[in-house]
Amino acid sequence: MSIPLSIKWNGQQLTILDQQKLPHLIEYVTLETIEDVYEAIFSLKVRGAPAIGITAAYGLALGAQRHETVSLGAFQQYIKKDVSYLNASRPTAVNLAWALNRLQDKVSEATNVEQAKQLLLAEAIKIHEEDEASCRRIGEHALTLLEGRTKVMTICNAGSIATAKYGTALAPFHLGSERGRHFDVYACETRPVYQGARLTVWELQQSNVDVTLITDSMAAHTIKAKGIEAIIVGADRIAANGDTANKIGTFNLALLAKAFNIPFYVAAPVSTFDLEIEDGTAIPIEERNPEEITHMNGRPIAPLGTKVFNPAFDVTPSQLITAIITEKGIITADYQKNISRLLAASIRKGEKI
Ligand SMILES: CSC[C@@H](O)[C@@H](O)C(=O)COP(=O)(O)O
Repeated sequence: MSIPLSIKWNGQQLTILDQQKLPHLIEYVTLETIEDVYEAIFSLKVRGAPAIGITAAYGLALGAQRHETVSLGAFQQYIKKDVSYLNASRPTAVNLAWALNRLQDKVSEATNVEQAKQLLLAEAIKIHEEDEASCRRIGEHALTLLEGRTKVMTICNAGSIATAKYGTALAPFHLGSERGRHFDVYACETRPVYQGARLTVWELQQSNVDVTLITDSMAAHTIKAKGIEAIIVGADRIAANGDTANKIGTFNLALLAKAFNIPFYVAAPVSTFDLEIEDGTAIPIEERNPEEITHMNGRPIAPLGTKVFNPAFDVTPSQLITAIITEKGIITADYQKNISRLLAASIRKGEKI
């Protein structure tokens, strides 16, 4: 039993765990082209904000290898086009644009095309390695916040397979398991794509974490009946005022946490902050195929032609968030002030935000 990984780079090839096939099949697929990478992100073979960013970074670097020009100007134009192509694969997780921008900035440091190609790949690897270290630190911080609490609820999969390793919301459970600390995790199934049932339950089982599956509509009853002591979730984009977009159903859990007077934690690396967005109203929310709701295993469960609203994410207002756990430290209200303070301190140290 060990912590599963979803993205592997062996120096030449990018392989990802096909998360659409979990938990029945553990299958790694090789992504060779930028189109392969776009498709893998779009179809949720690879998903979760940090994992999308890392995979897109490798995708841009792989795509760059095939641009045959010696003109740096022409190469930069190709990269610009590739960046907007990959950016369109999914709209909500800002880690995608963040990673691609980081790579694009590298091209401007190059003096020739060959060097630019090398810099792109090196930056993708760096982002991958940094994310693992960030998630580990998030896990350490989360463990301190969860001191004395064992019964914790989560939604979606903000785990190892949604990142380079460890995850964000699930990091304290993996680290806890390594250290013999017991958690009793309640995973919401996370309709309509079932990241909770298919991915979180599987992932935590791989790590020997005690996990219990519930349907999303059982959350309130479970908090009461089982004495849930905290809720911890991941994030896809956090606005400057702390409003947080995460998997649909997260907002419900935040409201429940308030009603039951238990802490509601958001765990995310600083690459998930979008300071260009003042508050949650400006966060783009992905709407997905209606068949995710009207069909199950390809068979209709609603009358044909049923009108559907299928947002993949919701936005939790920062007033409902007890703390945001990052690799740089734990942020509490006043979020506006404390987020910009934390990020400004990192920028001053020369870190890439
Ligand atoms: C560490 S992953 C954080 C979030 O990306 C996660 O909670 C989430 O909402 C993922 O949604 P998904 O649609 O599966 O990509």
